[in-house]
Amino acid sequence: MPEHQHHRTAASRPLRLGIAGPVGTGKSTLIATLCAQLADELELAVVTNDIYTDEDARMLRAAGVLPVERIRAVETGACPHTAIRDDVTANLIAVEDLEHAFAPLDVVLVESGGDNLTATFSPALVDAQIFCIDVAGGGDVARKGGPGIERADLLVINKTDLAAHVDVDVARMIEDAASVRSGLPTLALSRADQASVGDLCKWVHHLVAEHRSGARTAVDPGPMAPHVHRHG
Ligand SMILES: Nc1nc2c(ncn2[C@@H]2O[C@H](COP(=O)(O)OP(=O)(O)OP(=O)(O)O)[C@@H](O)[C@H]2O)c(=O)[nH]1
Repeated sequence: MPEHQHHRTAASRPLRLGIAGPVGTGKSTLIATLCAQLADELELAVVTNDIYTDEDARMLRAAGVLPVERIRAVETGACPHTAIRDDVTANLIAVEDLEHAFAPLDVVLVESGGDNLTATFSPALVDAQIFCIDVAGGGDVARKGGPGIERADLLVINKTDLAAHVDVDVARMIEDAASVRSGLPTLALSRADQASVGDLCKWVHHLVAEHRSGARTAVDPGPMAPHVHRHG
């Protein structure tokens, strides 16, 4: 698919929201948090992607944040980007099954398997995407760029409660992100910081409203872009 191809989304179906990012940055926890906060306000369902297991789906079911049948696992059997970008068939089937079984849904959340910094969702699968990094991955991750960091609809810098323990300056990470994101939003998040969770929920509500109005256009963050690292 050509880089940065734009797709008009169909408002007649639920918003499909992808969450990608490196291994262990808190994608499942972010989804559990969103479900816990929003399940009374929005009709939700979740598709998880794991390479060999259904562990993330089991974790979410155990968290009790949604009826278990609203959480489906796709076992990708290959690198996560294969199933969220190259051939999205298995994920699309899971999303459409949920949309059919629990109609009318408001949002289907799709969690990518943990990958490196380069994996992003195809706009053929999701209408919008969050890219999730965390402070524990190092304070310089945000300025390293890449398609998710630079062009995801929302960049989450997660686990800010750990920043002091890993010597990371969150404000600096946000500035670094802003310098590569051309005005797109960045959110410093921690499950322990209710205000940040509230901001995340507000962003999702805004996105749902935009999707319903038909005003939203899915933007492909594109494959790994040529980029430079700033030093010193
Ligand atoms: N301190 C802290 N830990 C968090 C936060 N969010 C998630 N974690 C922890 O980070 C670890 C990884 O979280 P997950 O939600 O499983 O991360 P993931 O990105 O889904 O992991 P994979 O699916 O393996 O890629 C777990 O031990 C979580 O409890 C947070 O806001 N603060």
